[in-house]
Amino acid sequence: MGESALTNGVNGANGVHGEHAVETRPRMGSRSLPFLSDLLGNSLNDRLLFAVPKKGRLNQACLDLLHGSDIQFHRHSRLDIALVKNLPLALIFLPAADIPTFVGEGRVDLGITGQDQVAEHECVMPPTATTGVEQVLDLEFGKCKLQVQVPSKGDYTKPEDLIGKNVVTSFTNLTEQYFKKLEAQQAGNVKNSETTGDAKLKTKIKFVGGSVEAACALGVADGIVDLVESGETMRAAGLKAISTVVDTSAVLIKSKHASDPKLVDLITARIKGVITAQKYVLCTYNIERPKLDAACKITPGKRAPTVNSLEGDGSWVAVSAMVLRKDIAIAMDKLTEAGACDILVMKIENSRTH
Ligand SMILES: Nc1ncnc2c1ncn2[C@@H]1O[C@H](COP(=O)(O)OP(=O)(O)OP(=O)(O)O)[C@@H](O)[C@H]1O
Ligand SMILES: O=P(O)(O)OC[C@H]1O[C@H](OP(=O)(O)OP(=O)(O)O)[C@H](O)[C@@H]1O
Repeated sequence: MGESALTNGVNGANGVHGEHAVETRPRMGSRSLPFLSDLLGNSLNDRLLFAVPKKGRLNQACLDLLHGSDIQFHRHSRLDIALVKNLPLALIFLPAADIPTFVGEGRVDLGITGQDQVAEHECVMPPTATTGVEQVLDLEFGKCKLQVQVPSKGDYTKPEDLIGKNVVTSFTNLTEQYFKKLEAQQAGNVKNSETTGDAKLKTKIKFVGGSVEAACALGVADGIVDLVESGETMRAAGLKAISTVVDTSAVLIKSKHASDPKLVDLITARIKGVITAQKYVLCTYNIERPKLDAACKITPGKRAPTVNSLEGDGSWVAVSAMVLRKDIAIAMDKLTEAGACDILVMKIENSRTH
C-alpha cells in the first residue's frame, strides 16, 4: 500500500483538522506509516482499527452511524485515517470494495461495507488465508441487488442466453461463480462444478471499475452484472434485469484476528443500539383495563408492553411499547378503534435491547 492509499484530496468528513499524532504501527505496512508518523507524530498501537467507506453510497450512512454511536473523531485534511477521541479506536477511510481485503488480512480489525463486497472477496476458490471475515451485524441500509442485466430490446431473456458471451462487471468473482454454476447446470453437472470448480468457463467475464451499465451500449458486453436499487440507472441505459446474483445490504464485519474483542463487542452494541433506535418508535397511550388485552395484541412491544395504573383511576392504565416505525400508522388506527386515547409516538434517540 502506498502513501496515497491513506491520503485523500478533500477536507475530512467533518472538515476539522485534527491535532492527534500517529506513530508507526508495524502491522499497517512499512511504506505508508512513516509518512503518517511524520505528519501526525503519535501512536496507532493499542488502537483498534475500524474501516469505513471513504465515498459512495455507504459513506454518509456510516458517518451518521458513527455519530449516533458517539464515536468522536477529527479527520485531518488529506488523510484517510482519523483517531477517535473518546475510544482507543482509529478510523480508516477506504473504498468499500477494499474493506474485506484489509479486514480479511487482519490489517484492520473491524469494517463496514456491502455484503456484496464481502461475498466477492470471500467466494475466491480455494479459500486463502485472507478470506474468512466474520459478519457481525446487518446494518439494514445500502439495500440493493446484484443483477444480471441485458439490453431491454435485445434477444436475451434468461441468464443461460449469456453462456459463452461477454459479460462485464465489477464483481468478477461472484459473476464467475454464478456462470460456472449455470454452465454446469446446463451440462447436467451441478455437483461436480460446485465442489471442484474445475470446469473451464465458457462465458467471458471482464472487469470494469465503474459505469458498468455503459458496456452493452458501447459494444463491450452482451450483458452485465451490476447493482440495482431503484432500477433508474439500468432503465436509463436501456437494460433490464433477468436474474439476481445476490441481495445485499451494509454489514459490520470483523477480522478473525481482531485485536480487542471487548472493544469490538462494545462498538457492536453501540451500533446495534442506533440501528434499533432508527427502526422503532416508542408508542404510549391510555386505555381502560378491560380493553387492555386487545390493545396489547396491537402493540406487543419487543419483549412485552409496559403497563402502569393511572394515578387516582384504577380502571385506566397507561401503556408504552416499542413499535416498528414502518407499522406505526396502522397500529395507531387500530389502537383508536380498540378504545385507546392520548396516543403519543416518540422518536427513540438510542437503545440497548436484546
Ligand atoms: N444504488 C445503490 N443503492 C444502495 N446501495 C448501493 C447502491 N449502489 C451501491 N450500493 C452499496 O454500496 C457499496 C459501494 O458502492 P458504490 O458504488 O457507492 O462504491 P464506490 O465505487 O466506492 O463509490 P463511487 O460509486 O462513488 O465510486 C456497494 O458495494 C453496495 O453494497
Ligand atoms: O438502481 P439505482 O437506484 O439506479 O442504483 C444503481 C446504481 O447505483 C450504483 O452506482 P452509483 O450511482 O453509486 O455510481 P457508480 O456507477 O459510479 O458506482 C450502482 O453501481 C448502479 O449503477
